[in-house]
Amino acid sequence: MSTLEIRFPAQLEAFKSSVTLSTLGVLLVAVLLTVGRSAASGRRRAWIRVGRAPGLFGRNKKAAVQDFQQHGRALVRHGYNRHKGRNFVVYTAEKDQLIIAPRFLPEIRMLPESKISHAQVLMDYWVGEHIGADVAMGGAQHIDAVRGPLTRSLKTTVPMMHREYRRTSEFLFSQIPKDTREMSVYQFCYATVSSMTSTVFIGEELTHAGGWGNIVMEYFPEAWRIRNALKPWPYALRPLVKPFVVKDNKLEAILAKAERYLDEPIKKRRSPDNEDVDILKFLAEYNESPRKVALQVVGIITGALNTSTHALMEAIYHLCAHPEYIPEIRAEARAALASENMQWTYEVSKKLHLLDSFLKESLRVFAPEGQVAITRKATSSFSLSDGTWVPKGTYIAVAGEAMSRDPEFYPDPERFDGRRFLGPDGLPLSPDREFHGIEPGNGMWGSGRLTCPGRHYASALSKIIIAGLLLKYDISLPKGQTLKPGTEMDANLMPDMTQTIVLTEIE
Ligand code: HEM
Repeated sequence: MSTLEIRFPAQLEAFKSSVTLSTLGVLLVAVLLTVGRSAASGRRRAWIRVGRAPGLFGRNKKAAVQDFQQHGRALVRHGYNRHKGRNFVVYTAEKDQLIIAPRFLPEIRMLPESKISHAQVLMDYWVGEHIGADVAMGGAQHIDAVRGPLTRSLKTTVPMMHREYRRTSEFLFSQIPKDTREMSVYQFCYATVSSMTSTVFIGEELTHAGGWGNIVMEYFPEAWRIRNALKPWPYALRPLVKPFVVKDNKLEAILAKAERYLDEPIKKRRSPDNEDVDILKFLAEYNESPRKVALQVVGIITGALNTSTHALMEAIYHLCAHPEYIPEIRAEARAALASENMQWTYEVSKKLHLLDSFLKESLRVFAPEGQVAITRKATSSFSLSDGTWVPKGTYIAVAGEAMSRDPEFYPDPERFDGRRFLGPDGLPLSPDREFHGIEPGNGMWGSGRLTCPGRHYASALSKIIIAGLLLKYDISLPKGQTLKPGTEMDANLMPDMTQTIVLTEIE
């Protein structure tokens, strides 16, 4: 008999057996969990991997991240072409991303929030709780505002957008140095999109009152700075480290300024006899706090601004690379304007078919959502029809850029063809071949339930800006310059922000 057994009194014996039993219980649960987890990871292992794996406990994570940062576009393209029609996983700048083949898109496009979420991807990516995104996205009023009133009212707002374009562009053109005639493409696109979008969101009077443009301009860089400082930290530690890693945080001051700016106008729009017709009125009527309304307005304008500015910059670069389109796009705009008594109406935008196709081709070739588009997070586990197991928490996407270069969707895909989406009669081949349309292979506006609601607005806006520029000037790159490629950032692509163009007034 061992000394241990002699020493145990009766109660301790009972305790010992209960300890043994609970230990066994814990062990059993652990075994079951391990078996369950390894079964799940077995299923996960069944995924085809492209590029480096982060390894057990993330020991190869750094190399995997570097690999993606340096070769991300090529990696995803390679995976898409090599495993055509199959799903594969790639380690992106921070996580495993399951890239699903286009044939599975119909299976996920309408899944509800309880299955897949885009909002959660944005919250994760943007450390949303620290930049006000949690408040702005608590409810879908801002998305409804874009999908509903903004899109529906284009007939009435297009003349106002055009007025605002004239106002902003005339100012910018007056600043161009007489000797070089050079203008920054980024500044031109940013300033026109910003003022035109502000006008439809908060009205002409408020946009021109002074100070609003600065609020919009200050929000994004500060939110991005905070995001970059906090992103490397685990979720739970972010509130603790924030005062130390985010020096001189100006976000609260910017948001307070936005709130003060919109406070009275919100009250005014809530009064029963108010006749304003802007988006602020639509948002004000939900009776949310002025802070939330301010965040929604600033958030949507910021989102609309970045996407549209980048798409327009690329369109201008493509015009410089393919100047043969300029006279035809100009002639089309002149004819459309003449048919509407030289007034820029919504009907004018609808008649610009060549410009429409050119803009769409430019967006296809640019593929701003670079490697991955239509990003989602699985909010519960499910399987795709080929048996691919998608556990809860999986990040899902499609290979946006690879799809846009797939000859199955776009014949001769490497060729820039400004008329790609037009038939021999010069009209769009089909409604989904219009700029705002989503034809098979197009991931640039997203997919399904969460498709970009701003694409009709983006179409009207882009046409006013590009046609407006070409009706006044011939454009070209400064002598001896060639276009520089864009910059890859995480999974996205940014156009070259430094390029200027030379403006030559047309007779
Ligand atoms: C060329 C310009 C634009 C591009 C390429 C673009 C692209 C996109 C993409 C890819 C998405 C995600 C869709 C998905 O994942 O399924 C999206 C969402 C969204 N876009 Fe745009 N967008 C543009 C302009 C705009 C504009 C001008 C506005 C507003 C006026 C806007 C408002 C939104 C909103 C509110 C969402 C979120 C939709 C939701 O979560 O349900 N976008 N956009």
